[in-house]
Order: sequence, then C-alpha cells, then structure tokens
Amino acid sequence: MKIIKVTDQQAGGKAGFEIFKEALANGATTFGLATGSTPVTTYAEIVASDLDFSKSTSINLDEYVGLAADHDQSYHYFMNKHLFSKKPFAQTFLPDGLAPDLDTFVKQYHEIIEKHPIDLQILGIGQNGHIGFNEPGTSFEANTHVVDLTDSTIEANSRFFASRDEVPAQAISMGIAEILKSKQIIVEAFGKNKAAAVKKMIEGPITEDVPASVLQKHDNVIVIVDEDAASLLA
Ligand SMILES: O=P(O)(O)OC[C@H]1O[C@](O)(CO)[C@@H](O)[C@@H]1O
Repeated sequence: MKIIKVTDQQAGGKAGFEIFKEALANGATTFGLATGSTPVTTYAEIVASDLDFSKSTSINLDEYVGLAADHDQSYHYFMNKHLFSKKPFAQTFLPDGLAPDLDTFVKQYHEIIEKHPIDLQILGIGQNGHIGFNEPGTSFEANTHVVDLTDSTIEANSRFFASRDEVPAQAISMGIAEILKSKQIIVEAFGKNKAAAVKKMIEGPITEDVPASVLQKHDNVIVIVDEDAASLLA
C-alpha cells in the first residue's frame, strides 16, 4: 500500500483528483465510485477541472434498499448532486434500491461489473472498517449482495437523516471479491474517527472482521489520509 499523508480533506481531494487525472490520461475507461462524506472533495476537484468523462463508465459501490433514486438520501441522488449533473459520464451504473427482486438484481449487477472491469476504484472506509457496505464478517469471496447494516453504521449514517429510524436497515453492496478485481484502488480517510480503522486496514492482520484489511492483498492501493486519520499509524 502506498500512503499519501495530507493536511486535511481539501488537500486529500486534490490528491485523489490527481490519481483520477493520471488514470484517465493512461486510458482508464471505467471508474468505481463511492458515496459518503469522504469523496466529496475529490468529486469537487473533478467538477472544477476540464477532465472529460463523457466517454467513461462509472459503477457505484452501493445503495440503500428501499430508497428511490430521487430520495435526497439515496446514493443516486448523491451522485447526481456531487458529480454526474456537472460532469456527465457516458454511462453510469448504481444499484437499484427499489429492485423488486433483490436476488435477481444482485446477480445482474455482478454481470455489469464483470462486463465493465474497473480501472480505478475510489473507496471510503467506515469506522468499523467497512468498505462499500461490506460490514465486518462479510466473506472476502462475496460478490454484489444484500447487506443487513450494523448498528454502528446505522448510527454513523443517521447524521444524514431526520432521525435514526429513517435510516434503511439494508443496502445493496458490491462485494469484496469484485472490489479486489479493480486494477487500482484509492482509499480516502479523513478525521480522528477513522484513525482506528485506518490503522487496522494498514497494520492489522488481514481478517474478515476488518473488511478493509483485505486491501493489503491488492498490489495497487493508494491510501490518502489526513493527519487525524493517520494519527494512530506506527
Ligand atoms: O465517507 P463516510 O460518510 O465517512 O462513510 C464511510 C463509508 O461508508 C459508506 O457510507 C457506506 O457505503 C461509504 O459510502 C463510505 O465510503
């Protein structure tokens, strides 16, 4: 893992942007995208740039089950707001939170990922070490699947909802096996509340209890951390 330490999330956004820019220049066509508060500065840098994604494909990591694309807490809404409305891609794929048959849907999403190998995947990390919505205990062999969110994730994400009760209990997430097939991976983490998860991801044992620790097995991972998120590293 290559580690880039930055002063704050703004600088982290610039560092993430530079990796997107280089990947695009080197011919990357398919980008795996994440939501959450972490990647917003990278997306803002992309929006402010003259980079052209109009021939690119994007595939998002996850979506809440039960939220329509126009719900203001859905990840569809997030992506349109922060990126797609201002920087159009040729085609974008996101899990359908309202898919009538989730079992069929997750298989179809897996086929989409197989058909469009991801050149560059951006990830955030949950305080419990989750990547995408792959919670602790998720098999490293898993492909796209339906996840029961843990209390800690529901609690962490409740800050975006009017109340904790409104946070969906389930999500659809790309699986760890699919994430690991990405040619290059960026993990961004900012703030003290990510420090323990960052330490376990980089220095801890590789264990399904800390999903992000599996990234130690990938040969092209760049971790972008601010001083707070890096504060527990050796
Ligand atoms: O960036 P945040 O809001 O801290 O969330 C951490 C991670 O948890 C998720 O919200 C769950 O998918 C990811 O999108 C994100 O990378």
